[in-house]
Amino acid sequence: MAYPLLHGWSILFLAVLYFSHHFILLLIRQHRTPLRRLPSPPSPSFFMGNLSEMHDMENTRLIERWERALGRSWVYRGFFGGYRLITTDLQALSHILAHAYDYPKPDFIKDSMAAMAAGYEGLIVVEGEVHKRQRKILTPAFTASHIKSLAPIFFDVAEQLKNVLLNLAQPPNLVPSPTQKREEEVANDMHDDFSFPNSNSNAYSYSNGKADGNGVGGRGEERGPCVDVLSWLSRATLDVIGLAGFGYAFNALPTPDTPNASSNAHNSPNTSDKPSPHSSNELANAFSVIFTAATHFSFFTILQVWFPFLRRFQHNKAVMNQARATMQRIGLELIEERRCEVIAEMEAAGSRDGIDPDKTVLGKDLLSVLVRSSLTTSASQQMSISEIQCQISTFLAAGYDTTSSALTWTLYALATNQLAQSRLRAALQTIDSTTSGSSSSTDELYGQVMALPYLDWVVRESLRLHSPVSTTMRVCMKDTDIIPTAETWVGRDGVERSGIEVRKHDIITVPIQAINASKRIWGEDASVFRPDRWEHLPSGTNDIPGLYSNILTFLNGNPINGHRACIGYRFALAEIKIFLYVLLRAVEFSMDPSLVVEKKTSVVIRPFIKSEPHLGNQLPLHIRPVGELSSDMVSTTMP
Ligand code: HEM
Repeated sequence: MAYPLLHGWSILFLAVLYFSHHFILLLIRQHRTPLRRLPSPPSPSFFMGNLSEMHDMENTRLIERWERALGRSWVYRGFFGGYRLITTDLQALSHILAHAYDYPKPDFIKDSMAAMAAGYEGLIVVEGEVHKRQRKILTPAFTASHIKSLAPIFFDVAEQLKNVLLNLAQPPNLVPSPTQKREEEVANDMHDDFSFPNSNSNAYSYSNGKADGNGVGGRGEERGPCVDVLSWLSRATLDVIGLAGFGYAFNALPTPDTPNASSNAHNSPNTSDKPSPHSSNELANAFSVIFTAATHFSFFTILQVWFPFLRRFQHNKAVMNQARATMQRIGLELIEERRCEVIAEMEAAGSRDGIDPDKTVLGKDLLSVLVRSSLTTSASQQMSISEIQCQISTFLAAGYDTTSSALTWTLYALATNQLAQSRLRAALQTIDSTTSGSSSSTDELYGQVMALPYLDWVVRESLRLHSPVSTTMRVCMKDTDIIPTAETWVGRDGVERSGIEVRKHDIITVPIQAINASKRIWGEDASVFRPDRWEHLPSGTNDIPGLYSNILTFLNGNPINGHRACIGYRFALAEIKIFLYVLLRAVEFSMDPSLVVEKKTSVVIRPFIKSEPHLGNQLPLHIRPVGELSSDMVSTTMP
């Protein structure tokens, strides 16, 4: 009888031993790191270090204040007083980002990305030679010509969203009050099996014209009804990535002629040209379960960072396993369907490897590129089926949330800067939209939209000021390294240095948004949305090691050892520009100036209303069909 008791004590003893061993090693490593020589801000808590204040840094200009007080490189404290490097020194950042395989993402970030759907074989997680091979295989799906071939999908979904918004901009009696709608949503959420990924609310609209008691929607009838554009854009961008990436119709947006445009997505009919054999919401639902659980943050999440063993224990394991199984099954079905099509095409062409990806119809979407790689005879071009499955979930996760965040913030910037919005609309109206529907006319329209200078400035400025990913993390995996700095700095030991010494396992935060909006680099008005700045940029911006447009939004531009910048940036730019083109020509957006919008980080940056944190992420904008906004409604509010 004593045996089970003894067994229990042994397990407890082993657990204590494991945790103590890890904890002591951590404390020793932290105590020895050369990072301790760097200046640091006061740490409010031994256990949490500066992490709590960092959680809200997008709203408090924390990095800017720290840089002013401490110089361009400093350490903040993580869990149990751990040292973590932050640098705004552009030479140091160039070094770290260019040597991506020496400075990968820390394991706890990779684990959470893998859990968030990417799996351990997804491009965003793998390292070294595997990453190099996968990146080489996937790159053809993201060339300028391939993205151009996806334009009809971007235009179609944007049109669908435009119709939904125009439908919502109908007389007020069609629009439920916020309280009424919210109650319905809560009831629906409790009964539905589909909770929309990444949005705490389904689309709703506030009653216009009357103050509703929350300070929202009561700005007079002239502004038009108020809708949560974040929720609608999330649906639209999910539809885009499903169709453009994998030929999968999520049907998250209702069709233009759905009587009540704010109905839940799962009630809407299938609208794709090529109906999907799968239930439209099955994959969305599975994805939502996994994504939501992976972004769930708790005390246990903190412990998992330090004790890798605990990462095996998952919140809601059974539900997660079922969701994973659904994703795997649908992924396999999609792969199998496309495999048959690709094989038929190869047989018709009489070749296994000889199909020119730019010429084939099947070569134009991501899944075809992936499937062809599983069929090729060349080892360097091959991907296994499980790798392909991981890419499907990786691209779903990486491709829709980021773009919906970017579009939401762009509409916010334009709704709070009516002059820029009017100017952009006027520029967009110069484009001749009378396409005959032929592919050559869509190509021409695409070319005009992509080349429009003011649209380009607006998009650059929005991606600069509202980067959807505000920070990322890296860990040094070389035994030791000296990170060169453009500016010398004086350590806590009084010694002046021109490089930062780091050791294996030292963690680094890359402050993407802080660099994008640094007054030192961009000038005093760096935090203002001013598209005109792109006419003449300050020379210092040339030193920013960004892939695109002197900003760090898509990360690095000059890889020396590993290319980890965003592979989908052309996809995102095309989608954003086409959506703006379609939406702004038809709809005017404005915002209740009494509302204060703040940023919330949960993988990507999303807006919420400061006075309504209980309503979660949202961006309530007033919408009207173009031409109905009277001139006295035009303000020049700056964010
Ligand atoms: C505005 C939209 C987007 C932004 C701001 C963005 C930003 C980023 C950033 C910052 C990274 C680097 C993350 C890190 O290493 O820490 C990244 C990587 C990645 N992005 Fe994007 N992204 C966007 C859109 C997309 C789209 C549309 C796709 C796919 C269709 C995509 C696919 C990926 C993938 C697969 C990676 C991993 C690349 C690698 O590690 O080699 N992204 N993205």
